[in-house]
Amino acid sequence: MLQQLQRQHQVQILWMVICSIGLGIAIIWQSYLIVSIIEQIFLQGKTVSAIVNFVFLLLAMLLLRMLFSFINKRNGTKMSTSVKQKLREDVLNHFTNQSVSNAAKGQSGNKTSVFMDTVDEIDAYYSQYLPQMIQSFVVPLLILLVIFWTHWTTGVIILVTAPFIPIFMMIIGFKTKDKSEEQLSQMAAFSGTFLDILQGLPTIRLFGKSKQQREKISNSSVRFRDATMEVLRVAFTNSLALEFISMLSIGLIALEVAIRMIIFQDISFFTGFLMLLLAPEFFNQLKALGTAFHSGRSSMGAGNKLEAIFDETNNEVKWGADVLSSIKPPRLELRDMNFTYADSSFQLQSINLIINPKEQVAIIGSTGAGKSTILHIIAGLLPITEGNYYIDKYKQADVEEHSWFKQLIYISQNPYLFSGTIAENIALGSTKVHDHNEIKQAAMEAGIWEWIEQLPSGLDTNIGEAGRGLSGGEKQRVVLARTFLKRPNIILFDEPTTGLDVHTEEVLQQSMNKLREYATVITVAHRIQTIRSADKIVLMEQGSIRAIGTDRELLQEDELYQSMMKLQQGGEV
Ligand SMILES: Nc1ncnc2c1ncn2[C@@H]1O[C@H](COP(=O)(O)OP(=O)(O)OP(=O)(O)O)[C@@H](O)[C@H]1O
Repeated sequence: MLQQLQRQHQVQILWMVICSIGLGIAIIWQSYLIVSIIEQIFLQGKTVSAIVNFVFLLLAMLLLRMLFSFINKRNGTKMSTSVKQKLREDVLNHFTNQSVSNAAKGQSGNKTSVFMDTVDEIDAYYSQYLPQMIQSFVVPLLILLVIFWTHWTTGVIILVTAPFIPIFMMIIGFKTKDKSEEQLSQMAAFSGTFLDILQGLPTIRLFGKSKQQREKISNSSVRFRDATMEVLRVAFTNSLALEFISMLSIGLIALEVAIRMIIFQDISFFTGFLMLLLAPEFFNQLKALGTAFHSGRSSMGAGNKLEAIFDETNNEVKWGADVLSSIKPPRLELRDMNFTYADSSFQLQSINLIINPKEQVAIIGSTGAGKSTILHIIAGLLPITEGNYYIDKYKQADVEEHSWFKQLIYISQNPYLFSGTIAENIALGSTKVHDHNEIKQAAMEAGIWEWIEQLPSGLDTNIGEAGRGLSGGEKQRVVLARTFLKRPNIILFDEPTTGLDVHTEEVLQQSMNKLREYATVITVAHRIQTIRSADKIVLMEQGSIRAIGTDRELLQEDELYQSMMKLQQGGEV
């Protein structure tokens, strides 16, 4: 995957090659000038003024060396920034396109860790590994050419000893990749456990499980620490071995040069000294590659992890290009529809259901009958497995997503409120910009204006993440205000199963009555009034529709309905 992304940045790579050639030439010139200056001053006894040109040239070479290194690094950083941005967009799209059933799976902390840490781990591949790879290929090659040209025996020693470095790097590299994959998994597991426990803190306290959870966090953090230490251990062994090999090679070269200069006296001081300066430069590049290689392998581990995430089937709902009219609510029809969850034996079977514009539909049935599942399918949050779902004359998969969600609101049993002001939360569902007066009007219609007025900052009162600090009834009423502001054509409502207080119940009822005037309302109903007043009652049983009709029809025709009504007379279903 990393190589694929790399191919999209050919220009930067070309620049890296050009800079590396420049860098190689600067390094060779630098060594040549240092040797020349020393030879002229110490062996030929020239004055400083005679070599001043050489000194300036040497400074220029040093500057050029720095410049080329800088450009190489900057190119790498630029490339890594753009790749990380693209990957984060892809990860975000992947997570946001998941169907509700997939989105609910896995830990939020784990996902955050993938989004932040795993993508960050990719950085080193482009900012260090790739520029260094190119540099460590081009520069040593140029140096080796000069060495062979000047004194071939040093070249032969290098050719014999240098291959040990890449061989060793490869052995270490494979180990690093596995270890870093392990480290990332541990980090993700640690983040996941931590956030999970944090979110469920009240439940944990209530059940007196604080100590066990503390141990769970501690164990998870110890596993992460151990995995990190393993990666570091491999990294340190790596640098030690590289240092050792290059030291040994340079030692051999120095020995050979010394023997040739002192005993055989068949090479000049200039040649010998140049070899002693160029050989370390050669090995420095390979050593730098060793460190970059280690980081690169870690990035590859992260790349594999991301690839595995992208390969996960998203089971997402597909949308098309047909734009729905929003003038009146669309007619909805499920025709011979089947649905299966990927990892559950539960199935919705042969569902045939027509919902006409502005119809009031109540979906009822025992726990686990499939009421919420069918509501999610109608909402376009779960993809149907077989059959068809028509929205007006269009198949759902051909409808343009925005034009559908624009006219829909889904009030779940436990609505999510975001961190922000009450006004922001009320305006959330709407596509238009609303002023405070419109928001106030919606809040009045939802029956929460009195409650908002007595808050310290009114509509501008901040409410916490996940709507912390609000009761269930208050949250539902904020969402009702959202509905009044948005004026959707279709309202999907998962009626609360828990008893609300009399006042909230009344407000909810009045608000729903107002909303019914202009919208189709499909309710997973538990309250007897909602069921009785519905135009169409859909009675579900074990994933199938058992009966459809009005209260009067079902009372006459369906035994289950009769017994349910008898049992719950005046109460909840
Ligand atoms: N995301 C999911 N993945 C797998 N199975 C699921 C998922 N959501 C629900 N189910 C299963 O599908 C079945 C129907 O669930 P559903 O929530 O639709 O029932 P329900 O009639 O709304 O129940 P209740 O009245 O208790 O809310 C259940 O057996 C449930 O375990």
